[in-house]
Amino acid sequence: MLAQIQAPPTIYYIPEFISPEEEQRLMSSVYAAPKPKWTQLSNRRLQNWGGLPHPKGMVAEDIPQWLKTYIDKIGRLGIFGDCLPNHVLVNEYEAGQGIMPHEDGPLFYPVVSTISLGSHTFLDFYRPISEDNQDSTSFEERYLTSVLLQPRSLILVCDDMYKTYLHGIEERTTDNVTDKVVNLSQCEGTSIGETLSRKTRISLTIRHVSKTFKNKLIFGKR
Ligand SMILES: O=C(O)CCC(=O)C(=O)O
Ligand SMILES: [Fe+2]
Repeated sequence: MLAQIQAPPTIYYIPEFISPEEEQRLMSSVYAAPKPKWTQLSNRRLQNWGGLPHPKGMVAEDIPQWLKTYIDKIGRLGIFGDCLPNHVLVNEYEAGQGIMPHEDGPLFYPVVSTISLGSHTFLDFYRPISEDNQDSTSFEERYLTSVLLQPRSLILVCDDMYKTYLHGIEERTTDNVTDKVVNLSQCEGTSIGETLSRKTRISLTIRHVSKTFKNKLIFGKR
């Protein structure tokens, strides 16, 4: 049912997961959030919905209906085992902004689902530093592959691609389409040799935080 792409296990890419109208509505809802909902970082801003993930557990907060619709839609894909997503991280990147290569780590069930709005980007994957080859440490050497995330698409990163490999977004305003883009066959109208200009992109990263608390009281007493 889901088209898996040619990369280490397992990445699924679904173009046009939402309609242009849904994309507009979601972007309007993100920008309608009260200003204090935004956390400004040096190279992007973000909103947490569902609570703040923490190693001791997340104090679960209600998620608004405009996001719940998509949590349910993704939940129905059956990729989160017995769980359902309970957290949405909204990231906003202006053209030229990105996120350093990282792992999402053990706070989450090892599946991440991301809807892209407003612009494409390249999500780049890197090998971890291996125990037997400590020399090869630069990200350039460890670079593996890129996935072109088109607006309105959904990407699912599971298994080793979640647990072992790192992912990041380079701070660039344009992206050159090369044969390193593994999902080109699913990106209609895009071909090798093209240069794509980034605009402001919003991503909805939808995950399951394993450890949660119902309210602040219980959390506060620990
Ligand atoms: O914006 C994205 O698509 C990736 C975000 C990400 O990797 C994260 O927030 O952990
Ligand atoms: Fe991440």
